[in-house]
Amino acid sequence: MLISCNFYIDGQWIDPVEPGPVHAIVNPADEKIIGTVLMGGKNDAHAAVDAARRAFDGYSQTSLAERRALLARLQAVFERRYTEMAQAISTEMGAPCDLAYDSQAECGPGHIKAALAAAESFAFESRSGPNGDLVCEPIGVCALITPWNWPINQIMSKLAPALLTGCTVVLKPSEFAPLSARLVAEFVHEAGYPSGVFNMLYGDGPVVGNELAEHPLVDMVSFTGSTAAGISVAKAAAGTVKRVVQELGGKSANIVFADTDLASTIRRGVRQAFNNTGQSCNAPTRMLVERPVYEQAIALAAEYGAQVQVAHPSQRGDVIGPLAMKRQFDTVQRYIGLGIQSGARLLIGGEGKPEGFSAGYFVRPTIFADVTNDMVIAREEIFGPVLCMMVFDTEEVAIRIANDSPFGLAAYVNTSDPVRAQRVARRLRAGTVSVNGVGQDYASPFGGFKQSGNGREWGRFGLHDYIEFKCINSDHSQ
Ligand SMILES: NC(=O)c1ccc[n+]([C@@H]2O[C@H](COP(=O)([O-])OP(=O)(O)OC[C@H]3O[C@@H](n4cnc5c(N)ncnc54)[C@H](O)[C@@H]3O)[C@@H](O)[C@H]2O)c1
Repeated sequence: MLISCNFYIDGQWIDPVEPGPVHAIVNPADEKIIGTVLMGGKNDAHAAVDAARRAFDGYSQTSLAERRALLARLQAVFERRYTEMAQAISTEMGAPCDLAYDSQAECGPGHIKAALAAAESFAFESRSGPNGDLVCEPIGVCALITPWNWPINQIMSKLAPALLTGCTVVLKPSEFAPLSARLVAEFVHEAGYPSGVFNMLYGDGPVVGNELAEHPLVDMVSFTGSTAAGISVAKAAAGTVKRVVQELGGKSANIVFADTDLASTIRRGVRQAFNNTGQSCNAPTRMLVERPVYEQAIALAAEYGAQVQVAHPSQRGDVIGPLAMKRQFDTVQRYIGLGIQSGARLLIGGEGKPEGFSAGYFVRPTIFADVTNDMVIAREEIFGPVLCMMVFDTEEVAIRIANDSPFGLAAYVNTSDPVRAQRVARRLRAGTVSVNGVGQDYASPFGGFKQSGNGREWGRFGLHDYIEFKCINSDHSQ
């Protein structure tokens, strides 16, 4: 039976009042249609915003303790229905089942717990000066616009702090990840949130997303997606002077100094670039290697890259699945072709599908060596398993190449010299820097410099997005 996804507005499951084109849900592993998404229009966006607006007066006045209890209930529902969520993510965007279970779905409880922990020590009320009382108030109605690549990471890193601070929400998820978003709506309903606090509708970006960004009754937009769409959202929002938080694309550098443990560093770098089939905004897609170990690094990368197994998402273990959709498959093919034309040295992979795959959006994990930073494949976000390797001679040059990008989301540094690691990390224009493979925890800020965005989500940093600071000045001497 085909799945049908409709809207959750004002506590009810409803069909669009202004139906747009029906979007087919295609399983990226076999290209079969498994369901449909009903897409809305401007009037559906208005209905969702109106519901959120009506709910705001009451919900914003609830106590922090009440909101914490509700969010804890949402966590409990999520944990009880966790397997359903992992399966939905794997089906809609092709993440291998272990990745979907261990990492993708795990972001849900992960962000809820981080928001709850942050609220314990967050100063919602404090003194700002001799006469000033500083109070943190919910900003209002928030439009959350999210992509498909880590769908629950993006939804829950926004939704948990929004609900905790007393905001009401309209979620417009990507139509390419409708199943996980539908489950979020079911979880919120089951947790017992008052009607209108959370609303969800599907629709394309230029119509529904744009309407939410422009809407005068929306107080804030939190957007995650491509840089081009983020710019459109900011322009649409400018007329109403609402707050816009942008979490956008990346082309992150992974600097490999000659003194590192080369085998493990290269293995990790290749694996991270290919993780989630290369569809991660912070993937280390530009690997910069110091000249004395460059040829050795290339040989290791080719060896490890060839061992990466492409498989159907139902296969257990450390494998990579298909790309999420045909559009992404075509884009990646185009970039691989551009890489070959530009004269980069193709180490493994290339155009076409891997052997044994006729259906599904599977691609060949691809590594280019001798890439220069002016090549298109080094400058633009490909969003597939395509790694670019380049050589550098000095620390200064490595930093210059790493920073020579319109993006600044993440960076990676590998060296056995801790002083150099810190020195280089502090000069990289990126929102997060990983030293020798150390990963990020949910309490730490995630976001970008430059055209990778202007926000910092996760933990206590995420709470700030949804808060207005109000200063109440009165005579404190009496
Ligand atoms: N920085 C981060 O935290 C982060 C995390 C994940 C993904 N991303 C980025 O997201 C991109 C991949 O996701 P995608 O293909 O879904 O991105 P996308 O920009 O095509 O779409 C993202 C969302 O924005 C909506 N949208 C598109 N155009 C819009 C417009 N003009 N107005 C309003 N809404 C609009 C889409 O419908 C979707 O819901 C990559 O660039 C990736 O780097 C960034």
